[in-house]
Amino acid sequence: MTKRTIEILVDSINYKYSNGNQAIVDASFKLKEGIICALVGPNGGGKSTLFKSLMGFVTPYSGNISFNGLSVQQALKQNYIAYVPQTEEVDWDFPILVKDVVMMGRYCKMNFLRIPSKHDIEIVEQALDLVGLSQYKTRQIGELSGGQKKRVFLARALAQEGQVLMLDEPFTGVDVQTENAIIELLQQLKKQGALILIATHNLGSVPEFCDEVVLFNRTVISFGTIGTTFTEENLKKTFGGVLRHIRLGQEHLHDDDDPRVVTVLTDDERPAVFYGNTEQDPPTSNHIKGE
Ligand SMILES: Nc1ncnc2c1ncn2[C@@H]1O[C@H](COP(=O)(O)OP(=O)(O)OP(=O)(O)O)[C@@H](O)[C@H]1O
Repeated sequence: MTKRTIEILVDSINYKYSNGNQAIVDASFKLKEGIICALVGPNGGGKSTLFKSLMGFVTPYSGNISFNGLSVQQALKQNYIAYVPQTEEVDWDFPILVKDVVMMGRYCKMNFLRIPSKHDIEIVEQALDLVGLSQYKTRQIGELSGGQKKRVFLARALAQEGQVLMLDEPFTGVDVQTENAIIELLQQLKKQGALILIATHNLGSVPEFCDEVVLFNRTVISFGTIGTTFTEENLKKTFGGVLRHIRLGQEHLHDDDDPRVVTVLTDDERPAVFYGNTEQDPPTSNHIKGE
């Protein structure tokens, strides 16, 4: 990854689907390099549409998005942005090998003949190694489990070596070990100067590994550092006032392999103890203890 200063500016964007559904209303926020930022909001709140706008898949009818002053299309051409989509959006019947999916991350660096260099092949091998999928590289992608497919797309994004990494719900359907491995990887990338924007419904883990948060429900409810923004009041506004409140106990609560330590939080630290919204299942009882 080429380390450089980077700033994403989203300025008053509006987006409406062709069926008239206004998915984004006057949304604005600003992010800088060297951070992990959570994108948090209810189901149908417009997070994926925001990602699609940032990736140039859809174009807001008003407002502006810029990456260091560049338009989305210019930033894509300059390889600023890598994206890990929700796996549901992908056609898994398409016959393609895992290593070839990851190689797609290198296309932006190749000429039109798309013949991989030795360096491209090395980068792909490294990316597969980083996500723990080296042994699956010659499998058809459709043969992998849901969690493994997510990791293939993460490897593709890593192979791209873009400085902005956007991940749409990378933890859905992955086990705790894989989630931890992904978080560790994101933290390494952050240290190298990446700007990581990650949509997640795992609210409990947001304060553990994110520096900033954008609370989103069709518009930006609030954005800023976790300490100032990930508050009960803001979360209630974001989730329409319906939020399950669960206080974590001090003792080790897990009877599984989750190595994360859960500690008592003071009232000032309360944001870390909120989970979920109306459309989301509560965490399982062996992870948490009700208040
Ligand atoms: N292709 C589409 N055509 C019309 N409406 C759409 C389309 N895709 C999404 N929407 C609508 O736009 C709104 C925002 O959807 P979006 O997928 O961006 O939400 P989300 O926050 O990513 O949801 P989730 O957390 O469930 O993934 C929803 O009301 C959804 O029904």
